[in-house]
Amino acid sequence: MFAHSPPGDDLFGQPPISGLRQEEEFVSLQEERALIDRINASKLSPFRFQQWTGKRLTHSYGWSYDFQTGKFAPTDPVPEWLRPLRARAECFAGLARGELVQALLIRYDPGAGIGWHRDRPVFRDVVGISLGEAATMRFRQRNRDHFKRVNVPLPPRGIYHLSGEVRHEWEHSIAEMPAPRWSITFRSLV
Ligand SMILES: O=C(O)CCC(=O)C(=O)O
Ligand SMILES: [Fe+2]
Repeated sequence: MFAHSPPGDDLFGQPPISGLRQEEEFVSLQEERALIDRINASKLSPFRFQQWTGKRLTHSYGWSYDFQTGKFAPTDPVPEWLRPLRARAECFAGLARGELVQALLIRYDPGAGIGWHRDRPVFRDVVGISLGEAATMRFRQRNRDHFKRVNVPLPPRGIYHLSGEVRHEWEHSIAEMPAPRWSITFRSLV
């Protein structure tokens, strides 16, 4: 428990790590339901990396990064239903309209999570919206022989922005959850 920041600190006070910003209740309950339905109706496919097939299902718009081949390429444009949310996410993150060129839909079925990683270096800002089950985003940074660790709650309907230090100098992961969670992450390019 000691790795946790004091309750609310990350949401209302100084961010626990520089470059992390969050806001609660960014979307309403009704919007959350509608977004979940849209994600479920999308062409989701299991995340694959080498021999490994992840339990989480994803679909990208705008740009896609294929972890199998390392190929980064334009793909289907961000659909109409996601555009108003993207505009609000850009506003929240202090970005210009249209800067968040990638949208990644993820469904985490029970037992799914995401392992330690830093997002691909072709991307700059990462702005994520959480839907469904509450999650914990774990951050770690290697310091000589040990990791500094910080755990941050991701409440449903909240938004977070990773930029600067937390984006480039820390890794993050999400522990497996007992119930489904959906996320929409928008990214800008460097
Ligand atoms: O589900 C999330 O909020 C984060 C997903 C993530 O870290 C990623 O796709 O790189
Ligand atoms: Fe990530």
